[in-house]
Amino acid sequence: MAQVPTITLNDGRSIPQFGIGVWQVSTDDIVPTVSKALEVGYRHIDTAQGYQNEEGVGEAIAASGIARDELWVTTKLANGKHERSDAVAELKTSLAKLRLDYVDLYLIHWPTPNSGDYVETWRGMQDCLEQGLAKSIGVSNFQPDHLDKIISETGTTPAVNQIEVHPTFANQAAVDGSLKHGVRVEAWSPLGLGSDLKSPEIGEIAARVGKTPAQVILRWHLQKGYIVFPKSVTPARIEENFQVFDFELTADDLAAIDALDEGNRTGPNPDTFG
Ligand SMILES: NC(=O)C1=CN([C@@H]2O[C@H](COP(=O)(O)OP(=O)(O)OC[C@H]3O[C@@H](n4cnc5c(N)ncnc54)[C@H](OP(=O)(O)O)[C@@H]3O)[C@@H](O)[C@H]2O)C=CC1
Ligand SMILES: O=C(O)C(=O)[C@@H](O)[C@H](O)C(=O)CO
Repeated sequence: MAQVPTITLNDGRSIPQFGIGVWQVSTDDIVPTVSKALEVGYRHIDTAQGYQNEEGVGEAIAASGIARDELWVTTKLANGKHERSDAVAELKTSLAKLRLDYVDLYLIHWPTPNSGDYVETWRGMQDCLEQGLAKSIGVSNFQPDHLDKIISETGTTPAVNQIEVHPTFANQAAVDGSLKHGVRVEAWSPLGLGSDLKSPEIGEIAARVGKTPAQVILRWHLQKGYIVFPKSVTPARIEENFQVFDFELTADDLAAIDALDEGNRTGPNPDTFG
């Protein structure tokens, strides 16, 4: 089985750099999808309260028989649950669905800066950490000023910031605003929801290195140091996406893919969402 690289986070914990994301995986598909991924060798699963599939993730994990300490499970606190006391309460609900005693990583899903106080939410995440319900805590969709604010007001730095990043959307300001604090970047929609696979430049690199466009894009993420978890419900693609640890892109290939950035944000803007 391929060896997935790990990254040491700023809290000292080691996260598998590669996993599977399960946004938009339906109730019918979630157990077979996670089971297939675990069979292939994935050990990192990215879900959220909002994906409404935590029960299926828990069912697949329980059925796998894989030891808890070999798995990395991330879930996220829903928007609209941003009071400090919500974090522990909502995480307990997620843990029951996941059939787990703790998650490896708990994230504030969106800052929702216009409808709540994300600094108080962040204090609630610290409560989850202190109670042992989450081993690491982080944020998602935080812009540089959101990150600066929670760090300066609480003194606690998130382990990761999960943000939209793919070849046609470098999201460089948010990447730089995270890395300057030692916050690792998790790249969501790493394939641009599939749209970046059509790029002729990526197709050319794929043909030359004997890999698929998806594998080339995922390799670009890995070599840029991003933590990445493509979603697929298609068994052959779940296998294909995992075959990315046996080749390297050159510096020129990386630069050519970097040059595809055209500000193509596919999801909501964190400054105005929620
Ligand atoms: N924090 C946040 O706000 C967000 C977090 N995320 C996280 O990031 C994860 C990944 O992002 P996501 O938005 O799902 O999108 P991705 O960029 O991972 O793209 C998923 C799409 O690509 C297709 N696909 C996957 N692999 C291949 C392949 N090898 N060849 C061709 N097509 C392929 C899938 O099809 P099919 O399934 O039919 O095979 C699906 O349509 C999410 O599942 C979630 O965990 C995502 C969005 C926001
Ligand atoms: O998938 C997630 O984690 C999300 O937050 C998305 O549902 C997001 O709201 C979105 O629309 C991304 O395109």
